[in-house]
Amino acid sequence: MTEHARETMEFDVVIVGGGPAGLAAAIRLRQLSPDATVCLIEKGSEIGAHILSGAVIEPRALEELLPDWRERGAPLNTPVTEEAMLYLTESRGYAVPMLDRVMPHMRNHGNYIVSLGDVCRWLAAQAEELGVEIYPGFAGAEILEEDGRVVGVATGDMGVGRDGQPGANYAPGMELRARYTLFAEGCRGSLTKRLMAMYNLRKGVDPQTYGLGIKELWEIPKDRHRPGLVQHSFGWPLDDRTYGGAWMYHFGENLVSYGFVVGLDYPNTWLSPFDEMQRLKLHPSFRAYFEGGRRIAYGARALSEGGLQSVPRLTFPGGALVGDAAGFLNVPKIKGTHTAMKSGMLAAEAVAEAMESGKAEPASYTRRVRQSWLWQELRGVRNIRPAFARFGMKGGALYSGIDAMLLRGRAPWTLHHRHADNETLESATVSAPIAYPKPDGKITFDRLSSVFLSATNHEEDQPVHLKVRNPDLWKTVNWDVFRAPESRYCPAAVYEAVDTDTAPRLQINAQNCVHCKTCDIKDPAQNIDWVTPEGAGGPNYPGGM
Ligand SMILES: Cc1cc2nc3c(=O)[nH]c(=O)nc-3n(C[C@H](O)[C@H](O)[C@H](O)COP(=O)(O)OP(=O)(O)OC[C@H]3O[C@@H](n4cnc5c(N)ncnc54)[C@H](O)[C@@H]3O)c2cc1C
Ligand code: SF4
Repeated sequence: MTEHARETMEFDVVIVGGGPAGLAAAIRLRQLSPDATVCLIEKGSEIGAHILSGAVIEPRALEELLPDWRERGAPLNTPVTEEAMLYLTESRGYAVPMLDRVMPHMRNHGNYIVSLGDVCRWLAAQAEELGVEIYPGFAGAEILEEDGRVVGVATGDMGVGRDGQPGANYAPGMELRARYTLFAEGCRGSLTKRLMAMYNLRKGVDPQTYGLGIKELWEIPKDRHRPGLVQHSFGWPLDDRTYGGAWMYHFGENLVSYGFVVGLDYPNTWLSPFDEMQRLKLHPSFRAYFEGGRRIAYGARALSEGGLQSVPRLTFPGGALVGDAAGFLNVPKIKGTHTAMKSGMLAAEAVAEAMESGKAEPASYTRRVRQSWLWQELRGVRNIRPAFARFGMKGGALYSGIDAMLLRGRAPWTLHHRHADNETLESATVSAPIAYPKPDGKITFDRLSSVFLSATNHEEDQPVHLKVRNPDLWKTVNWDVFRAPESRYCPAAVYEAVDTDTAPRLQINAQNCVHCKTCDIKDPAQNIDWVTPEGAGGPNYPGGM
């Protein structure tokens, strides 16, 4: 395909990813440097199409970015009014007393229950009003580098057939060249992963650890809807060695955001995060809300859980990492929107300064982050997630209570993440099998009917975007040792082990992929590489999601 020359566009700043981090960076840049040309690309068919979040958000960063957000009609319409944290046994739920004191990070007073997709659509409108050029449907597929400096990205080619050859509708990707490029791809960004290797950005920091969040949007009967209610739970159905829990947020017109997060350092190869999420809906503390309700949408996305210890070097010549791409999520709070936005704003400030002084690397970003409330916030909770990995769920909960009430986040030690998530799986013979109930089609569902509700769509005639580097390794590691864990952790039925009685092989239904990135993270041999499919492919999460 080299005979097709790529067109080039030049900007001062290119931003890859239209989530809260990228959009906040774009807005701040134009606020600071109204003459700077700023371009933002998004792989989803529109801004918000790939955004998946709980989402209870803290408005702190938004207040700083656009203090008149209320007058501008930001879609933050349901303030949190009630909250509960439940510890679940198989048949009962016990409310954690003195939540404010035992788990102060779970305090949601002053926060809002939103659709983060809708918030991003609104942020995009603000950015466009300020002159940011936004191109949805374009995936950043290649990093452009010259003389050791990132000089932009190239978008992916369109119209390439499954065989890798240009088809009738072939259009080469575009080179978007820039003085500075900000990578705001969210958790486990595909270009971010390459940048980490190119500039050795992870040197000296802990491995990043992740969770997988699976979400459903429900419309429930009016008499059971409690607008402003935020309910979290931990305990059943996960065992003590598996980090995770559920959320349920009531907002809007009889809408409920329900979801479940499982730490991807789970050891049991038979565990299926999707089925855990389904069966929890049958628990007495949740079930009544769903009865008579209607499931509207479904999706899944990984989240970064490593916290402060896992934050990589943030800058390199020609650019920086922002938001979840850098791992700024506050895990005990399960919130990363405000920190993503803040990091985008700080990166924008550093880029504006570098543009003025002509420096190649916006290095002051690191200092700005370290001097900001974002760093202080992550510092205060840095030991909580590793404590769960080290002491189990009950021990971790106890540690986190002590950390909050006695140490107040100021422990003189730092607990570390010892393993990457792909290293923690135990073999099929050691792991205890788990029997999941069959879906009832009313409250619980199977994977395929769920993926249907994510409105996922990929052009079928294109190269598979899930690259299995060494197919033999799949057989000897994934099948022989772990019995195809990808067929259980993938929430979208992309991976199937077929011909298992004769010559087991992996079938990949790539068109189902909801871009959660779990396979890229959890594959035991790190043999699966998630790369961007054609732009606009993937889920199309609706408004409200
Ligand atoms: C299940 C779940 C529940 C959560 N709940 C909450 C919550 O209640 N409150 C809260 O504050 N936070 C929550 N979070 C975290 C929050 O959603 C993230 O911290 C936040 O969205 C991070 O913003 P971001 O802009 O860095 O990344 P993202 O929101 O992930 O946005 C990245 C964007 O970049 C695009 N992109 C990626 N790669 C490319 C590419 N190569 N080319 C073009 N575009 C690309 C993606 O399509 C996406 O639109 C939750 C996260 C999950 C997964
Ligand atoms: S194929 Fe990978 S990225 Fe896609 S939905 Fe499945 S686990 Fe997620």
